[in-house]
Parts: sequence; C-alpha cells; structure tokens
Amino acid sequence: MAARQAGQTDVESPFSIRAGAPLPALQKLLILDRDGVINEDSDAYIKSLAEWIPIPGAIDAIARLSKAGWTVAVATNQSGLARGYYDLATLDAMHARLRELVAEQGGEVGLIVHCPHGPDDGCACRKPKPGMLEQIATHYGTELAGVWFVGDSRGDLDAALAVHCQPVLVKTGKGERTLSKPLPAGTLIFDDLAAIADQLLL
Ligand SMILES: O=P(O)(O)OC[C@@H](O)[C@H]1O[C@@H](OP(=O)(O)O)[C@@H](O)[C@@H](O)[C@@H]1O
Ligand SMILES: [Mg+2]
Ligand SMILES: [Zn+2]
Repeated sequence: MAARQAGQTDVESPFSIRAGAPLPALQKLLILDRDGVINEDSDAYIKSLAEWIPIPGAIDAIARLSKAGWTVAVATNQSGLARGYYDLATLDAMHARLRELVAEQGGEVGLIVHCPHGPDDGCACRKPKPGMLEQIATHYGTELAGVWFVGDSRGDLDAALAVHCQPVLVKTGKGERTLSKPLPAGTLIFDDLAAIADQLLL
C-alpha cells in the first residue's frame, strides 16, 4: 500500500516550551498520545464515536492546560484505518468531539496528527517512529528536546526518546501493562493526565 502521509485534521498556533527549562515568553507545548491517555483504549480498537469515551479528568486537564497557555497537541497511531475497522470520517468525528468537549470548558486542542498506516506499511509516522512528533514540531516551528510526550505504551516512550522528548507514562489505558516491563531511564510516571496537568500547573 502506498504510504500516505500522516493525517492532520487540525491547525494551531506556533508556541512551545522545553519541559524543565526556564519558561520562555512563548507558550508551552505538551504532546499527548490519544488512546489510553485522553480516552479509554480497547484491545479491540476504538472503532466508533460511541466507543470513544474520555478518561475521567482528561478533558478537564486539557482545558486547564490550554487556559493556562499550554499548547496541547496529539500524536496517535490509528492502524484501525489501514485494517478497515473504521474510516477517516469516523476518526474525524472522534476528534471533533474531543475539540467540542474541551471547548465547552473554555480550552482548545492543538494539532492532532494521526498515523493511518498498518504495522507492515513501512511508514515514517507510526510510533515508535517519531515522524508525527517531528510533524508537530515543524507545525509549531519549535524544537522537541525536553518537550513532554505523554503515552500509555512503550512505543510512545520510544518515539519520545528518538527525538529527545521527555517520555512520560500514564497508568491509564495500557499504562499498567507497560509499567510491568522495564522502562527507559528517565521516564516520568503519573497516574493519569489530570495528575500531569496538576504537576505542570503548580
Ligand atoms: O494509543 P494511540 O497511538 O493513540 O492508538 C492506539 C490504537 O491505534 C490501537 O493501537 C493498536 O496497536 P497496533 O496499531 O495494532 O499495533 C492496539 O494497541 C489497540 O488496542 C489500540 O486501540
Ligand atoms: Mg495509547
Ligand atoms: Zn504512518
């Protein structure tokens, strides 16, 4: 299958912050994995809008960060597209719903990038490859070093390390499963996205 480019269905403003560095005048950038971080995940994939269920506290966390000047972008593998489990319109409906829920709380979601490919397509965007993170960095005109990338799977952590992001693991989604095996040195661990927002907004 010809490798399609990673899909992006959103635009956002160009700001960033290197986690741990002095806070520059520019806004702060946080990158999130989707399934298992923002919404519940399933080994059967998230195949419909009805199956897209926000993790408690996640929508509020994104809204709180956004209102505090953080740019919150998303990088998500969506091999279910290549597998034919759902189509792009369904994926877009999930992301429209995410935006709607965050907007209802006065926040906004930044760029959402997805990898539509399957594991055997040899694309550059499927995590653990860092292509989507690089796409987000290009979009916002920023470096990635030290930027927190929050995921629930080992592939998320490895993608972060590939571009010198700060790997951050949440225990939601597949996080506990990921935590049961050795993690990359320096990985930060939080219960959930709400706890990350609490930390970043201290
Ligand atoms: O966590 P993000 O990247 O947002 O999305 C993960 C999903 O695309 C799906 O990724 C699949 O992995 P494979 O793509 O089949 O290896 C499985 O892990 C599913 O359970 C999961 O829902
Ligand atoms: Mg995930
Ligand atoms: Zn891809």
